[in-house]
Order: sequence, then C-alpha cells, then structure tokens
Amino acid sequence: MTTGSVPVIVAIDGPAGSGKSSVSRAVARALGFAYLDTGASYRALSWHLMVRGIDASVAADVIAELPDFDFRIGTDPDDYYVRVGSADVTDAIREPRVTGVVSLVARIPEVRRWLNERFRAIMAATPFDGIVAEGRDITTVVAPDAPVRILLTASEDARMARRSKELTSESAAAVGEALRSRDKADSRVVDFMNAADGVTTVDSTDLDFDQTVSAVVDVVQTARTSHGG
Ligand SMILES: Nc1ncnc2c1ncn2[C@@H]1O[C@H](COP(=O)(O)OP(=O)(O)OP(=O)(O)O)[C@@H](O)[C@H]1O
Ligand SMILES: Nc1ccn([C@@H]2O[C@H](COP(=O)(O)O)[C@@H](O)[C@H]2O)c(=O)n1
Repeated sequence: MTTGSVPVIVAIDGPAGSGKSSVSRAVARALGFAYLDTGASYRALSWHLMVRGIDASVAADVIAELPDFDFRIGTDPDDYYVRVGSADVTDAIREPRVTGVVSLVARIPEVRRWLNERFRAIMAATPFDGIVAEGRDITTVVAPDAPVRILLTASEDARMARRSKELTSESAAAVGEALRSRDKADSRVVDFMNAADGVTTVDSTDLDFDQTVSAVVDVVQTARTSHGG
C-alpha cells in the first residue's frame, strides 16, 4: 500500500452533484489511493449540532461545539464510513434535513479553519501512496500546492438529472431546487465554479460515469508523468 514517501495529493473540487464523491472514490480505487470526502465532515458537524439541538445559524454556538465534535472518517475507498462519537452517521448525514443546514455551518471561517487542519493532517498521515481529496476548496485553500488539481463540472441540467435518478422521497423539482440553492449559498464562501490558475477542468456533462473516471485518471497520470512522479 505505501512506499513510505510523501503521498501524492489529487485535489478535486466542483459544485453539488457534479460527481465529486462517486468519481473520486472510483479514481482512488483505480490508482490504489485513499479517498477523502471533505463534505462529509461538514455534514457530520451539522448532524452533531442537530442532535445537540444547536442552531447552526448562531456561529458562536457552533464554534463552541468544535472541541466536542469527535469525528472519524474512513479513507480506504473500500471501507468508507463516517462516525461521530460511537454513532455511525454514514447514511444519516445524507438526509435532506442535514443537507438543508450544512451551508450555514460551512460559511463560518473558524469551522473551515478547524476542519482544514484536520483534512491536512489526514492527507499527510495516509498510509496509501496518494489520496484523492474532494470538496469545494481543496484546489484553492486546503491543498493549493497539490501536484494534481481538478475542477469537476457538469451542466446544472445534467447534475439535476443525475440526482433525480437517485432513490429519494423528494420530487425532482425539490431535488433540483435544493441543489441550486446550496450551490448559491456555498459560492458566497468559496469559488468552485471557476478553475483557479493551474487547475484542470473535467466537464462530465457529455460523459458517462466510467468515461468521467477515465478522464480524471488520465489527468492524474499526465500530471505525474510531467512531474516525474
Ligand atoms: N459522468 C456521470 N454520468 C452519469 N452519472 C454520474 C456521473 N458522475 C456522477 N454521476 C452520478 O451523479 C450522482 C451525483 O454524484 P455524486 O454524489 O458523486 O456528486 P457530488 O458532487 O459528490 O455531490 P454532492 O456535492 O451533492 O455530495 C450520483 O448518482 C453519481 O453516480
Ligand atoms: N471542501 C468543502 C466541502 C464541503 N463543503 C460544504 O459541505 C457541504 C456538503 O458537501 P458535499 O460535497 O457532501 O455535498 C457543501 O454543500 C458545502 O456547504 C465545503 O464548504 N467545503
């Protein structure tokens, strides 16, 4: 699994429903790398606040909870889990009630700094040869020096159509509206709609899932070849 050298970081950002989690996990598997889902941490913190009855819109109350937020995430793409304390919240953090408040939590700078420190520690300590980390600000804030940085995009129509195909109790219109309003709120905090300098865009609008995974793997292999890695 490991070579004992510095892990290769593959940073991937993109809007909601662009395929970051599913594609990044498949890419990690293909490369024999670890996989870090940073959005799951923001979701897990939102879940923790809900369980404790804390209003996510009151920044001071959210910040006061950080020392008590005992969070763990699996980074093996074949053993993915999210835990808060002794609770397995892998599925619970995907519920619409969590998705509905996560942007409130994510806009708090202290929360971002606190989580970013943990993301960097997880990436540095990975026992794998590399790690695919995905989110909204990995290419720009968390790992701006990563040797591979990708913006994974797809048109809003494509993203809404893909989300609507998933099993959900909500209507396609509600799913689409939730996706749009989350992107709008999140875009006020970090720019994940435009590729920063040196970031390669992979637009999956006209690609199926496997083609998208191959396109991302190609970007990684090309970057590693040109960096001699
Ligand atoms: N290229 C593609 N073609 C078809 N379906 C895709 C493609 N990429 C991803 N998908 C599907 O789109 C849906 C959304 O993908 P995923 O959950 O990985 O997105 P995400 O960017 O992580 O979303 P979010 O930010 O909301 O968590 C999933 O059902 C996934 O299987
Ligand atoms: N680097 C990141 C990752 C996520 N967020 C916030 O978390 C929410 C959930 O993320 P998903 O990838 O699971 O959809 C997202 O809507 C953002 O509010 C973030 O700010 N930065």
